[in-house]
Amino acid sequence: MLAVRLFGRMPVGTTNIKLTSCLRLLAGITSGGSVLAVAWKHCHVHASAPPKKYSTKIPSIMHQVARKKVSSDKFDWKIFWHYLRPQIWIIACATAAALVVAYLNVAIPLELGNLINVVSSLLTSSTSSIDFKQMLSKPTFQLMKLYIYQSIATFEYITLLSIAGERMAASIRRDLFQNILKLDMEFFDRTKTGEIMDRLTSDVQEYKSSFKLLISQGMRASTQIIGSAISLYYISPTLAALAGFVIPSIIAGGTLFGSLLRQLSRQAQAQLSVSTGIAYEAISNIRTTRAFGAETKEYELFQKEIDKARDLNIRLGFGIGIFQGLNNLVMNGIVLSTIALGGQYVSQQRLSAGDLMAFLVATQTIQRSLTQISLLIGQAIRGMSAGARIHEYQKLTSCIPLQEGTRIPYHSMLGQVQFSNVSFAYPTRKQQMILENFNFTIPCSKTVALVGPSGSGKSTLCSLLVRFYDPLNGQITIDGQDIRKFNATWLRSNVIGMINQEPTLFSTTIMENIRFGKPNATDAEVIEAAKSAMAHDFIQLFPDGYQTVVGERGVTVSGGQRQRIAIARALLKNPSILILDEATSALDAESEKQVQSAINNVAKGRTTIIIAHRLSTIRNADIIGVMLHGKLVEMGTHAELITKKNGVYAELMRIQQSGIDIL
Ligand SMILES: Nc1ncnc2c1ncn2[C@@H]1O[C@H](COP(=O)(O)OP(=O)(O)OP(=O)(O)O)[C@@H](O)[C@H]1O
Repeated sequence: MLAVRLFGRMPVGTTNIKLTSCLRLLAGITSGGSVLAVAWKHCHVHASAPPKKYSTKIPSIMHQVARKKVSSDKFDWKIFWHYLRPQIWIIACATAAALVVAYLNVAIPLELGNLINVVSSLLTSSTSSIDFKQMLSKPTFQLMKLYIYQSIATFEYITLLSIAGERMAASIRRDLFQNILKLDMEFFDRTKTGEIMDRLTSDVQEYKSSFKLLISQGMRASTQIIGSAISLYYISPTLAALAGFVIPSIIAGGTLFGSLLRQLSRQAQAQLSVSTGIAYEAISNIRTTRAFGAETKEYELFQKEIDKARDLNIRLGFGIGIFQGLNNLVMNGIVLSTIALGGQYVSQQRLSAGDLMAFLVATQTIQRSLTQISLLIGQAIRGMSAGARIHEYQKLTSCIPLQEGTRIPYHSMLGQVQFSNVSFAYPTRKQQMILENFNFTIPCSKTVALVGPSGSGKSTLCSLLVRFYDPLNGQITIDGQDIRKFNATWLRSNVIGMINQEPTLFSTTIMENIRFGKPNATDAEVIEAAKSAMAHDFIQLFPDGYQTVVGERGVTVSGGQRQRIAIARALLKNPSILILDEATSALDAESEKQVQSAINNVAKGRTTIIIAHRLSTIRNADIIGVMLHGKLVEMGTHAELITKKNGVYAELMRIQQSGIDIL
């Protein structure tokens, strides 16, 4: 209204008044609707997105190459439908609301045109101020109604889409995580952790965003294009034909330029990820960095990469600057040309001022919608590729099912283990046989130590016993029953307890870490297990006792303490078979002594397999098995084996006695 009054004071003719008022109104409308606004937003999103992974020094570039290889043709519509179906009504309502918004976006300019027509006709006629208000009130009220409907429908479709999208994303993440947890060890041997995390996080995010954008912006933009094109045609077929030629050409140019900028943005992002990867490695391995005095080297490495990222980002900013400048020029040029041409039509009474106004707004709507669609095509491809990557993991199945097979009352198990003619090669290295026709019997309730040079297959035996892998041939039995008959989860959580050389603790309290072995254990049971593992005394000395939080991967407790917590954790389930895989090899003499007494304590009365690197660990073993190249070459008690002066065991002892710890 203020703008119209201002025009009214200007000493120009009617036509001029109409044109200038249109221009003024448009100044507000065009400022937010440029091609660049969308392109810039897109670039910006890329440039500021958090780095995806850090697992290697050049992870992101390599990773992006790998990611591109997964094409959208593996997108599984059945899986998509599975997640879409529960949300279908919400999505239908959201779609309807988005279409209403699109319709209103087309209708509003026309109504705005009517209002301008009324205003301009009032300005040229001698109407009283009461009539003036009355004549204006109808189109104003009508327009207000449309604005209100538009905002309600906008709120509705955004909220509904967000509900549907988030529900779908949460279900996908939940199912994906569940499926990943069930997969065979082979999958984890083959796949980088960073890649798995990417599927769970950024791929689901991309998938969800694309889906939401396609429904909201895609539907809206296409409807707006059709609706606005019809409006243009009705307002002026000649001007419409001209716009139909000019606008798509400009959008095509803008899209090309935009894609160059996006490419640059991706490079800058990849470069930033490289530098972040360096920082991540240095910080996550700060002890190694510090121990080697490598701070300066890491800093220089980081600086070099960050400088490259800076240069790329400056180039990107330069490109965006040119783009924005050109874009403003072109867009304003279009407005100006339309007004110039339209103005002539208005002066020839072939077009009203309101129609010209409506025409300009509809043109802007088409521009914006076409730009959105050109970006959405890229987004759809990215979304489908992300979907294909997710579906790929969702369709993976495991050869060793977690929950099939029998469960028997585990306290009735004696724990006699037998390997009969077992042959095995790791799935990722099929050509290298680790075990061939391997035979070994471990009597129940005895402590058996496995020794042998590094790589002889000791840990592999344990991995087979807990069914991380199944043998290629032969069988492994517990109390005479093939372990493949048993429910794998039951076997691992009840029958066999395993403690690794470097056991992982979770960053929670000691109480919860021990309880991990038996989730329903009482506090008293946890404390009992800790006492048996000789962990109770040191835990009690901590100010927070069992409530002490051990930090990420248990870094706030010593190696020996970590081992004893892990032993308590394994012990809590009271397993019939206990496996200690080099449980003391990483410890100093004092810690080793403490852990060793804990082991001796817990080994009593159950089958215990100790993979040993130190003689002190195995002296008390009932049987010592000596492994060489995947074969059991000697077996007996310590006393028996040392009598074989030329045996492998004797050789290993000589190495040990010469000061090298590892047998
Ligand atoms: N996940 C795996 N995928 C492929 N090969 C593997 C895998 N784990 C181990 N190997 C290979 O299997 C062989 C036996 O390894 P294993 O860990 O059983 O030996 P080990 O006797 O326990 O050695 P160490 O005493 O050094 O721990 C080695 O050649 C090793 O490289």
